[in-house]
Amino acid sequence: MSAQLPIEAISQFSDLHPKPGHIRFQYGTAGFRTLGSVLDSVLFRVGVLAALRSKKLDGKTIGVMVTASHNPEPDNGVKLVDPRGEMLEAAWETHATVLANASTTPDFIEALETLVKTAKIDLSKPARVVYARDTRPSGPALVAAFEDGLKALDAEGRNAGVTTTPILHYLVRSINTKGTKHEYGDDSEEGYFTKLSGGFKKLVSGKPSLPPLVIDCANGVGTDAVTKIIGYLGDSLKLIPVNTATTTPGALNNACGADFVKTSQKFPPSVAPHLKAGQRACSLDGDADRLIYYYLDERSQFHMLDGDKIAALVAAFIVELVKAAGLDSEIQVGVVQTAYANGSSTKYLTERLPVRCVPTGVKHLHHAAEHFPVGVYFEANGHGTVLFSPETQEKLESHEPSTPAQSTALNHLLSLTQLINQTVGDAISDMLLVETVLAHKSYSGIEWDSLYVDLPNRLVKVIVVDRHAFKTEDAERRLVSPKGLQARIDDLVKRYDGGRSFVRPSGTEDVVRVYAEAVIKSQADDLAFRVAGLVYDETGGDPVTRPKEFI
Ligand SMILES: CC(=O)N[C@H]1[C@@H](OP(=O)(O)O)O[C@H](CO)[C@@H](O)[C@@H]1O
Ligand SMILES: [Mg+2]
Repeated sequence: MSAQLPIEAISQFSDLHPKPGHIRFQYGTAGFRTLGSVLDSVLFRVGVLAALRSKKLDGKTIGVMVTASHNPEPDNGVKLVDPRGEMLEAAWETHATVLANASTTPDFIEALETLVKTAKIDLSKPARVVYARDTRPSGPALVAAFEDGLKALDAEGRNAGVTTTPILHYLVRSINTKGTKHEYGDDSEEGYFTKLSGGFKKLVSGKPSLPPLVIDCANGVGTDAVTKIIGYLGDSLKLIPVNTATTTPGALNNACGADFVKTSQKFPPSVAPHLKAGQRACSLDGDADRLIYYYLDERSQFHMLDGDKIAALVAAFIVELVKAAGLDSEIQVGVVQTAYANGSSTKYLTERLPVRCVPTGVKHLHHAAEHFPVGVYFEANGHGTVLFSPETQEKLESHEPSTPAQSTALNHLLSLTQLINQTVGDAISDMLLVETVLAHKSYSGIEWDSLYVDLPNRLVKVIVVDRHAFKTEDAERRLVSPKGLQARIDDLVKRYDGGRSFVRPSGTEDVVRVYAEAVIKSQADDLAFRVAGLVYDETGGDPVTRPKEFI
């Protein structure tokens, strides 16, 4: 390892991007995420880190996405994508946090030297990075700071411009598999749209077309992708985009988008003019990796079809296709959920196929799903995808069907592997997947919704003195500390028909989350506020500031 860090270039650039003294940055579940106005130094340092990560992996291309997803417009963030299009390896999350928190340029350089030594990075290797941003106003300046990081290490950068998080993941995997037998797709936006829409068109060919779908773009970067895919879909699916104001200040995720629908359990007011009885609609989040569906029934009642409902719809469909293709003894379909999955969805799925529960956060779901020949994973909030293992992919490609019906099912499965963005949850790909199943089953929102009936539930945030005092086990479903608290929760839960409740510290906010469900809505609320009150009182909450709704 002869090459050295270009200390002088790094110092000069680093001095242009000083760290704000008072802030401690943390690379969390969603990368670095906070107010866009304080992220300049972080972006510069992430540029340097991405270059080093690429060198460590022999010059493979690393991805960097500048986004704060469903957060309010003034926020921004950044996350790294590993060569197969997956989230950054956990050990490097720690390196990222260390580098972001070095107080001065000399401290930063010292931290870099330590990293190069401990991670055994060969600095003579090339560095390649592809990057993109969403539509936030703070994006361009942050990208410029990031580019200074690439320049400091003389890394090769490819600017993918303003695009969705899933497209960036797609590009990373396509670039790194180019020319190999596992080539993921052409490494361009056009390649992405052609691949997805091509799979979709084959799947719905000959099926009666569905009524148009209203699609809420959250006034974010999904707008651009939706506009483009409309051109590729032709007559195969009619989309009605709403909330497409990407340049209106303050509009991003404001009273719209997937997170708004999921957390407030109502449709965005801006969608109302398009929603007549029976009309189905969906909402993307600000970087287009989450998707929530909904519809109005004939009495104009709102019904939400969340990530759990998507998982149930899609998993059952794939199981049927695998069976119809004559592959059910060889290819097992499994589902991965978190504790936030509605109890009714877990029951519905467990009666039909293997289901695993893992801790919150897409990377846990993704890794668990990789253990199934076909792994379906969705968070209740609408973030998820389907993974086909390399062995499954090969089986599908080499299987000799014995009947025309088997051949049709096999072709459908192969088209699904095209339509589904397997690198990460992708709202546009997931939307096409849902539409495929609805078309095959001739389902409207009503039939889909009736697969199972959601248990009423309630999510409550509790501000506590120290959320790090909360430790969990059993995929976050039980508390091991503070001592004795779980037994008290168990006692409360026993009193409610169909009661379930769990408590865990958030990984993205300084709060503890309480989830509760029960057979009746008022009981779910009651249980949630009782558990919240218990958590607050037992962990030193100030009686003066105790929220009024806690029981
Ligand atoms: C209850 C809930 O929705 N939690 C979200 C939220 O995590 P918390 O650790 O609960 O703050 O943000 C994560 C990242 O976006 C997402 O993966 C997760 O599902
Ligand atoms: Mg998102």
